[in-house]
Amino acid sequence: MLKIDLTGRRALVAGVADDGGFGFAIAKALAQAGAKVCVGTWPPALGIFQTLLRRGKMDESRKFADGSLLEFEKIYALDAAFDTLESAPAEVRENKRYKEQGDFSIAGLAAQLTADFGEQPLDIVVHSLANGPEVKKPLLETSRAGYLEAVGVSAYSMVSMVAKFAPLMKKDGSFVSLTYMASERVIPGYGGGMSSAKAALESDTRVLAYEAGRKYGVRVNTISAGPWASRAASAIGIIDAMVEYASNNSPLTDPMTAEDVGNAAAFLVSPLAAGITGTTLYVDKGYHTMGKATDARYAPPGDPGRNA
Ligand SMILES: NC(=O)c1ccc[n+]([C@@H]2O[C@H](COP(=O)([O-])OP(=O)(O)OC[C@H]3O[C@@H](n4cnc5c(N)ncnc54)[C@H](O)[C@@H]3O)[C@@H](O)[C@H]2O)c1
Repeated sequence: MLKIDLTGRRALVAGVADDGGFGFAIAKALAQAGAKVCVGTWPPALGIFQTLLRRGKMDESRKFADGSLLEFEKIYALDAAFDTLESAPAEVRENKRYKEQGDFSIAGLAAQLTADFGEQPLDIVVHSLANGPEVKKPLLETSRAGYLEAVGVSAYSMVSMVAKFAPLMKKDGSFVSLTYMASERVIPGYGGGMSSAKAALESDTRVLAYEAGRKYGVRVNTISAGPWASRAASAIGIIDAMVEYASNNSPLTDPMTAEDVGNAAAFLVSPLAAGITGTTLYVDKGYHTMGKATDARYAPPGDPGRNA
């Protein structure tokens, strides 16, 4: 039988701090396919994440069909805003949530992975993180600092991760990131330069696929996911309406799940996708194909998808 088999592979999933987002769902799918999974967690969220895990608060979501639990091989502190520890300002390095965490930069994580697991410790890297401090502001009202932070944390971090992690990957290694359709269509409410960051991330996916493909033989893809009420998305303030709208207006009206995204990511990083790189893969129940809402006001009588 043809199956997704990641046995003997190690994945790093950057951007897991609870069990409600895509990072967690991807980590679970990769583990289910046999991979060992390490995660990178933002230092301000690390303490609470470890406490919730220790107290068993995530046991239900960690459970596989056979009753066993998802285990993380190692949890690392990672702030993807910083390429090296030296580039972090003193007030960050001395902050109480950071100072006990060692080198939380992208380069620091690369060094720790090598120290923990030896040369070429990785096969799979998942970038499932984003942050736009002014996401609630329209682009017209976004400050330069807010815009640059959104692009730096949400897009440049992927460039930096490919630069620092690709040399640590075995041949046939694979990167995947998470993007959103606001990169290419206007989504009012997704502001602060986050739409710009996702456009950069998708463009960089193509260029990184070429450059890192030629240099290291790795693949680089991104998944354009439909709206999902994760912690990060809930901060935008309109996520429930976006989920409902997408479900009402997509070819497939069952709401998209994080598991849909996890399964697609497991395929993309697996040998079954060996011919796929530089791609933006939509996992959105087909919403991206639509050019018109299906409310009765807009859809003609007899339209098979017409909503009441
Ligand atoms: N939820 C959606 O509707 C949706 C849709 C399409 C794409 N996405 C993308 O999916 C990815 C995962 O987001 P999610 O919605 O699952 O939410 P999430 O809250 O589970 O994940 C976001 C993670 O980013 C981490 N993070 C923020 N700043 C960081 C930094 N500087 N360094 C390291 N980590 C940092 C947060 O701690 C959090 O764990 C993001 O790239 C997001 O833009 C989300």
